[in-house]
Amino acid sequence: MTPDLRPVTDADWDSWYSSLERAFGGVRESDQERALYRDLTELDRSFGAWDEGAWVGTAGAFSFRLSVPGGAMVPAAGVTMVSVAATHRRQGVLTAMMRHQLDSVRELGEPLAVLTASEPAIYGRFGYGTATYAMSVDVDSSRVAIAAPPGTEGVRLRFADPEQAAEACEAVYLRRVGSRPGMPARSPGWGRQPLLDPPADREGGSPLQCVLAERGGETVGYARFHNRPDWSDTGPRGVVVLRDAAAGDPGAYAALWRFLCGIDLTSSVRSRNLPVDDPLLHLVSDVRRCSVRVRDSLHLRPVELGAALRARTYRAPVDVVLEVADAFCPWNTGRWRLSGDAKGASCERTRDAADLELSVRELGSAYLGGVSLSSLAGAGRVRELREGALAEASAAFGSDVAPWLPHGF
Ligand SMILES: CC(=O)SCCNC(=O)CCNC(=O)[C@H](O)C(C)(C)COP(=O)(O)OP(=O)(O)OC[C@H]1O[C@@H](n2cnc3c(N)ncnc32)[C@H](O)[C@@H]1OP(=O)(O)O
Repeated sequence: MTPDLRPVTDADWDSWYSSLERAFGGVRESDQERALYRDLTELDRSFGAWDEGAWVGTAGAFSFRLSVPGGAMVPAAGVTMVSVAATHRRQGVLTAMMRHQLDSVRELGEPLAVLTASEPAIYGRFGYGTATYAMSVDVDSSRVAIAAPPGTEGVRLRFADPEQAAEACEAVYLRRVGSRPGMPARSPGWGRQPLLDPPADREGGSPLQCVLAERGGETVGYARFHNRPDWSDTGPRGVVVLRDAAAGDPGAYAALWRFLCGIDLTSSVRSRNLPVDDPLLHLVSDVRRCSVRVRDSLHLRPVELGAALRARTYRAPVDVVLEVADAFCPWNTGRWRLSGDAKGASCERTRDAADLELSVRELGSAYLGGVSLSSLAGAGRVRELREGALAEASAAFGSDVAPWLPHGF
């Protein structure tokens, strides 16, 4: 099938979005969610496949800037709202939409495309590699103590209305963006996403609650969560379902976790999305009682390889020739010399002999510094052609802090 791809107009948005909802099972989102995503939808980047008077495919992108190693904010297409109607699956509709979309991203000059996948097996064929991971924890707060590093004592905590506190929380978030690769600089409107509070997302708990951490009158952190009361024959065993938390310093972060783990009538705190190196792992007295699990989160594709590799810095000096395969975006295929260090980098085409052989997907995985080229080589996905080149490149691509995507899109 050669799909008829069409742009989405203002008048189309509702039917287009409804067809997306149907592909995800047909449950209509709350009015609050629909209204927010209507506002956030960039119509000029939204399109779909059309067949006999109906949408049979949808896709769109947000114009993000993403934090990369070294702290630069790099333009990235945030690929979103991808679906194909169940009646039209496995006929090449997604492939046609990905072709159209990546060509458009290239025309716009964005070096990167990123997404979160409903199923990780879908996007590798289009050159996306898993670049960040999310850690889930279920902290047994009845058995785990939280340390109090210097600065914890001076923190004052207070409940605040999530809407009224949104601006103060957003300011804390924005101050953290450049410190961790993978975080998007939220453009106007995105600060409202953490306030979405449909009952279906509360895991049986309360409406969203917000606690601010303040020091000397200044907001230095926040936690937003639901409280799910529960009782057993032996007593209360409520669950705190953490939606998000952020703090500008260790004392404020510890104060927030001490609060979360100490809420009366609860015995556990659940979070579904923390960085894999979150300081919580070192604040708890017993990490085994945190039931840690890890899953893939952000998938990244270098769209313009040279521009992408030049946009970040490298933790150690590197000078390697990469032989890159890119079947879906062949303009990246070929040999590139990457030279860089902690101050900057160049990446240009070369005819010199290659040191490493890999595909664009491995470079997508390694790009934010959270997946090492050495571990990919261990799976046979990177081939070393010059002795020592793998260790050199792998060390250079690494990041001191684990990259992390703080929220879906
Ligand atoms: C960023 C996001 O928005 S993620 C959300 C993705 N959307 C969903 O999960 C909603 C439910 N699923 C769907 O809408 C569809 O099944 C899609 C979008 C995942 C796939 O659309 P299709 O039009 O069927 O894909 P298409 O026919 O182009 O398939 C291309 C290739 O991907 C493979 N593929 C497609 N879906 C999957 C999958 N879920 N798992 C593994 N492989 C898949 C196909 O087998 C095909 O492989 P081939 O080239 O080797 O033959």
